[in-house]
Amino acid sequence: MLTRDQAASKIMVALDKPDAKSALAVAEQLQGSGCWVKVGMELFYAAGPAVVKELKSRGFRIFLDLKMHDIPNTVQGGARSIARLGVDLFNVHGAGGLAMMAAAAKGVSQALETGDIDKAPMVIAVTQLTSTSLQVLNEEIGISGSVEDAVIHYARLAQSAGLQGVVASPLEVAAIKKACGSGFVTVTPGIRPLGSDVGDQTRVTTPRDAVDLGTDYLVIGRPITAASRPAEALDTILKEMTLS
Ligand SMILES: O=c1ccn([C@@H]2O[C@H](COP(=O)(O)O)[C@@H](O)[C@H]2O)c(=O)[nH]1
Repeated sequence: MLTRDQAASKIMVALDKPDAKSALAVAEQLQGSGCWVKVGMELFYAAGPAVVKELKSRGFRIFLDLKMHDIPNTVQGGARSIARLGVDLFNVHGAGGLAMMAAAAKGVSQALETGDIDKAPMVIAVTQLTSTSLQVLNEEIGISGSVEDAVIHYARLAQSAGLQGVVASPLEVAAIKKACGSGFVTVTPGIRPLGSDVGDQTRVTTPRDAVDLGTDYLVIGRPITAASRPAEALDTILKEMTLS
């Protein structure tokens, strides 16, 4: 059973907001809870490195979710720059392939070697987006077989490239751990407390089921950030995660 502190340190709240002001207003309500925050495309493209530094100065651990997907040289440079921001975790797309993922790891090593940072951020790969259904995978993306097979394929590739983990649905965590070992980190969006709107997500579980399925980190956005009282929404989720 998890303590409240252990549960909070597994939660990454997705601050998908259009500007620094509204993101920091939510962050303020989460301050001291022990949770991480996730800065994604919407916030980073609007507010840039400054909002990352501000959140860091407020004591949050940060997942920078920009899902890089480009040629290896570009990703290596991007990873070097991201590492210098002092984030704790960032990601690339597994679909970029082995050389691209290895280039991300190399960019981080370069930032360490030049002394720009003293601790390397974790680098993980997106396997299949949690909004992707079997039908979309097979008919639109053009990958045959099950979602789990596609996820495991990218997880193994990410591990071969020297990355520390993957983004996937909690539904795939057991298979990932079986394929890549228990220490290979799983970061799982697609979290929906009972009764909350699933929206554009497809492969979802409740927070409690995600914990029981063995995930390392739960990425939760709208169920917390769209609530009228985000701190209370987080509190309810933490209670569910810690119930024996
Ligand atoms: O496969 C993925 C990868 C990333 N995400 C991101 O997680 C959050 C989820 O937010 P909710 O509001 O809880 O749906 C969002 O920032 C996504 O960009 C994902 O959902 N699935």
